[in-house]
Amino acid sequence: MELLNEAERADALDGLPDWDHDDARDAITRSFTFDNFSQAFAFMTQVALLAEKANHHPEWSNVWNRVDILLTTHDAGGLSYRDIDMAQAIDALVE
Ligand SMILES: C[C@H](O)[C@H](O)[C@H]1CNC2=NC(N)=NC(=O)C2=N1
Repeated sequence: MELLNEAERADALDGLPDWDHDDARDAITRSFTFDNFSQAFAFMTQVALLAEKANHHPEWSNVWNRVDILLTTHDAGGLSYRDIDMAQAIDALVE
């Protein structure tokens, strides 16, 4: 998968209003807050299974009920459609 160009990136981000673009990393980020740690970890478990299925893994951190996710394609050195597809799949878990 190759890097998104400017137009592709702008278009993809339009479809992901809850995600921010990290210019320095050419990545997308979103924070999730849950009622408690168990809910947060259950979400992380679901994301982990998606990541394994897609062979596309997040850079993420968890503090109690909060999960911060960053998506970028290491093999491409920036944003690819693998990140966009993963973000859409993650959004579907909480929508
Ligand atoms: C060898 C393995 O298939 C690759 O390293 C996969 C694993 N998961 C990955 N995850 C992400 N975010 N980017 C990658 O380029 C990537 N590559």
